[in-house]
Amino acid sequence: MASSISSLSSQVKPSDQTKTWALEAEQEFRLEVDFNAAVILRLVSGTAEVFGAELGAGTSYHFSGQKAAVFTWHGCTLEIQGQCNVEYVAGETPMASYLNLHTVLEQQRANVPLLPTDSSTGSSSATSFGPNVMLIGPTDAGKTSLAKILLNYAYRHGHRPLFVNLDPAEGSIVMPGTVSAAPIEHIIDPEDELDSISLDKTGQVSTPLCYHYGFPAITENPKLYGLLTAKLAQSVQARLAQNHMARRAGCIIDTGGVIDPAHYDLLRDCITDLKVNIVVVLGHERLYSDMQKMYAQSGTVTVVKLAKSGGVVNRDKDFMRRCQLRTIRKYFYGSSPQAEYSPFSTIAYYQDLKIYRVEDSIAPTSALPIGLDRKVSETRIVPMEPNLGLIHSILSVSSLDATEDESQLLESNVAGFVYVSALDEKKAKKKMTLLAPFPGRLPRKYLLYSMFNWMEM
Ligand SMILES: Nc1ncnc2c1ncn2[C@@H]1O[C@H](COP(=O)(O)OP(=O)(O)OP(=O)(O)O)[C@@H](O)[C@H]1O
Repeated sequence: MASSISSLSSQVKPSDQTKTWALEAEQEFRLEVDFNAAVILRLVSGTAEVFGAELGAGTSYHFSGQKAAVFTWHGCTLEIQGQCNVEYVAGETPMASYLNLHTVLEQQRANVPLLPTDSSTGSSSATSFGPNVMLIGPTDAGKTSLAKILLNYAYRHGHRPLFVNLDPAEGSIVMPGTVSAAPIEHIIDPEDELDSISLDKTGQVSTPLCYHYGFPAITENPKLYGLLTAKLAQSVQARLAQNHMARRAGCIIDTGGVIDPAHYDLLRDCITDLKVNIVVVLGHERLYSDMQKMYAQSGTVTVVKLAKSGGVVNRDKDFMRRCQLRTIRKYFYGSSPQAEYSPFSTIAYYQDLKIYRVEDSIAPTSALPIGLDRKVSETRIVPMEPNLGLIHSILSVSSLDATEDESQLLESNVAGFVYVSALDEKKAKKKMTLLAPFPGRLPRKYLLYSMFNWMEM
């Protein structure tokens, strides 16, 4: 097993200082903890929540490499042990407006009958669905945090909404470089990120509905991104069509900071394909105004503006990279340092694998010599010879069967991911060592290359 990917979790020492914080009603304690530091947080009295997930009295919550807020509706006392980078109490928060939004969503759910219109098939009329909410705004506007709050509040009211992640940078459900969707089957734990929703009760990963994009930014390949989000939306709609209660609970859709009007068509297509009925704009006046104009005549889409929380923190490249590495690590090792899983190692021969990558996009047509047209398609895949450069890469294992046409690769969902830990090209039969969260041979031979690799920092 590669030693470079062992656990790096930081610990709180018994000698670390403990501080007590008393919060009044509707105040929030904001904390930032470095990746190489850790704090333990305890609720001593009163009630409090972290992004909508209630804290248990006396329970120890561990935070490391996180920026978070502990909000109280009625007042509480907290105890913090360890070193925070930033810690303060804020009295001004947008939580009341976030709760109002949740109340509106609850009303929409209540308007959908508990039983499907046609109980023989389980189907119901096309208008019979709950709130499909898309959160848009610039990066670091608090979209993902609001998504967590809405999902946790819905769960606490007995609903199991679908979370749709259209932000490939974060890979918040399972892996960076993907777009994905998963139902909320448990509360998003106060100390966890959204990737915990793809973990079962024992902390082991299961792969949700997920499509391979391979890049961190939407702008890297908007055409491919549009193709994949359309495919994801189609699969989401197919699942919802079969499940009345899921349709009633609705979807919460997180997006990656699309604010450039040049990419509004991507937003518009996602809104149409995912049957979005509420667009929430966070922290961007122009985007709000443009969306309002776009949907002024729409009888189905409502655009609302909500304030960005003063607690939302800008995350630099280094912090984002570490967050991505943590998500990748969780996929292979499970969620908690206390009950850690080990990935399984498997040998695969080059001759048995087919690795593809999306064809490099080339210079825009305007930059080409006169008479030469743009020949490369951004949504075409090309075979890739395994080479030493693949080491430490994360490859998506396509669900496409070997008998199926490989042109379908990008449009097929991902069955899982493997990490390339070693390559051996000395022998006649060249081989690579792959790590996977499950034992046994690779279920499929088609692998897709992404720009993400995994080396602990
Ligand atoms: N009220 C708050 N107090 C402290 N930290 C917060 C608060 N709200 C959000 N954060 C933190 O700020 C960071 C950015 O927030 P978030 O991920 O929700 O933004 P985003 O709009 O989804 O960003 P991106 O589009 O880049 O994914 C996160 O680390 C989040 O935990």
